[in-house]
Amino acid sequence: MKILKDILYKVPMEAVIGNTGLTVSSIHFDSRKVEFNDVFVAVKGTVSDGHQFITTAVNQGALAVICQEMPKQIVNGVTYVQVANSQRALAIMAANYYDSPSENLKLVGVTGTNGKTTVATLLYHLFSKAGFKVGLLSTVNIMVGEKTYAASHTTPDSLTINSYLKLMNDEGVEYCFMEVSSHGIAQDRTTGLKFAGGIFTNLSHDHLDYHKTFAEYRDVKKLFFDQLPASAFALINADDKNGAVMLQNTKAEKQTYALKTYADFNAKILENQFSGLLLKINGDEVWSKLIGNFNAYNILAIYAAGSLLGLEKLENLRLISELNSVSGRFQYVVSDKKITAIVDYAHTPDALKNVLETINAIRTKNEELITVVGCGGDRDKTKRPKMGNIAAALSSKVIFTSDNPRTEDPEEILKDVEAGVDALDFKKTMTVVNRNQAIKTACQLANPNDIILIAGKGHETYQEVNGVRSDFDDYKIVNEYLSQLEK
Ligand SMILES: CC(=O)N[C@H]1[C@@H](OP(=O)(O)OP(=O)(O)OC[C@H]2O[C@@H](n3ccc(=O)[nH]c3=O)[C@H](O)[C@@H]2O)O[C@H](CO)[C@@H](O)[C@@H]1O[C@H](C)C(=O)N[C@@H](C)C(=O)N[C@H](CCC(=O)O)C(=O)O
Ligand SMILES: Nc1ncnc2c1ncn2[C@@H]1O[C@H](COP(=O)(O)OP(=O)(O)OP(=O)(O)O)[C@@H](O)[C@H]1O
Ligand SMILES: N[C@H](CCC[C@H](N)C(=O)O)C(=O)O
Ligand SMILES: [Mg+2]
Repeated sequence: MKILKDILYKVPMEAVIGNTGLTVSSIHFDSRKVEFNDVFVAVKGTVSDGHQFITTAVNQGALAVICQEMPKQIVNGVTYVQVANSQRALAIMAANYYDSPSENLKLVGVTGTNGKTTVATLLYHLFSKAGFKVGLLSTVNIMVGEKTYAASHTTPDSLTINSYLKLMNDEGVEYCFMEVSSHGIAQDRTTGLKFAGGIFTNLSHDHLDYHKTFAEYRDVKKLFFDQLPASAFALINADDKNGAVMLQNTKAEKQTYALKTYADFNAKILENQFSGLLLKINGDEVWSKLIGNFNAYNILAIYAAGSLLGLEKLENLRLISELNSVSGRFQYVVSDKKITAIVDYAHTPDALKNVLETINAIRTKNEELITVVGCGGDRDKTKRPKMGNIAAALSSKVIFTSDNPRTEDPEEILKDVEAGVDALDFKKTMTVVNRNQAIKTACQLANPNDIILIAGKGHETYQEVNGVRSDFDDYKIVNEYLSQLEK
């Protein structure tokens, strides 16, 4: 129970009808969840407009309504507050409602096209190993100390974020690492949070269905750094051509990391093998169990963040060498017949290119690389031909297959993917719509020492078709086929 006026602290209000001194129970932005004495926040969404559900919310017992346009019908006893931006108001209200939990721990946000889950999760493990109680908000899961909760989004809505941060406060969590997606920034899910630091991994093609242009996508990411306070650090990858853009207007302390250019934190790859990476970071050598050039960036980013957050240098390096790869990110198994299967969450052109180049750099010429890949439905269509092109160009054989078709026709998605394949590479490709069958085919085609890459779904344990999620786990399935076929 809270007083409405207190929940509205710092929310710029344009008009008020009724009394803000009343006591309310919970805040909701979905009318279907509203109960007696709640506050309903009407948000204009991408599919529908929450303002259409104000009457329903009031009928269900809402005591207060926050909206961008006052409804025509005003109900006696209900308080209506008009704001310029309901989503922003919701985020500020969420922080107020949960007593500003981000201020009671050190919150670090990780943004960029690829590597957010990897960097945030590695930081969670690094600080846990260093003896701290740590929180994590990621695509894969939410962690409050040792307790695991299911994640529905990469960056959840502001009410969910603040409720978990509050739980972290209650459990004595000192550091929280969270992924900050472009959708999250654009929809004000992170507004009102106090960050101690922001990390930029990289920027490449993704989500152009939602942001329309690359410049808009970039500027949304930049907004996160623009909003950091002066007390925070803004740590960016200086090798990425958009890294400097992120720092243009930030008040935070500017920090850089890079492998190719001069930066505050520098690394060099000394060895890059299937067993891991040997890196020289600011003059010191460290072995990591993580594989591939792109992981050198991720490791350097966590080393830099660890150092900026006060970890002592040698302890930082020692703990980094103990870290394991993140679930569904270059997760591999070697079968009895020496076939290697790698499951990786690469679902953008850049991630797919990186992971294929990493495998090609490590494998010898007579080993084949068989790639199983597709693209999700109801998401950016322009990445499909690019991913088709990259997969075919950088593999010995490719099996195009369904990812999460969602509400789209899987065969149509696959046509978009195939359309990007160069004529000369076409003979290397085939299409098997059913993902389970595609993985089986890859296992049947593989000879000893060959490598199978299954890309796109990583840690996911379901496949979504027409709104229904059925059990599906790439890693489990490939393990089963490899052991069956080798009997
Ligand atoms: C495109 C997108 O981001 N959509 C998010 C958005 O929903 P929306 O704008 O479509 O909402 P809507 O259906 O139009 O409804 C508008 C409002 O009316 C309300 N409503 C609706 C129906 C009703 O009966 N009553 C009612 O009150 C809704 O609760 C909502 O407040 O706001 C919702 C609440 O926060 C999110 O759950 C939803 O995420 C959807 C499920 C989604 O798939 N999002 C993906 C694209 C996403 O956010 N991905 C990023 C990761 C990207 C990356 O990896 O880089 C993420 O951070 O997870
Ligand atoms: N620093 C990096 N640069 C480029 N590619 C990377 C990097 N780190 C990881 N990848 C690739 O991108 C894939 C996704 O990595 P990760 O899950 O860490 O990214 P993400 O940013 O969290 O993705 P999402 O947008 O789905 O949340 C990995 O499986 C790997 O193929
Ligand atoms: N966070 C990403 C995940 C994509 C994963 C891929 N398996 C798919 O379903 O498209 C997105 O929402 O675009
Ligand atoms: Mg992620």
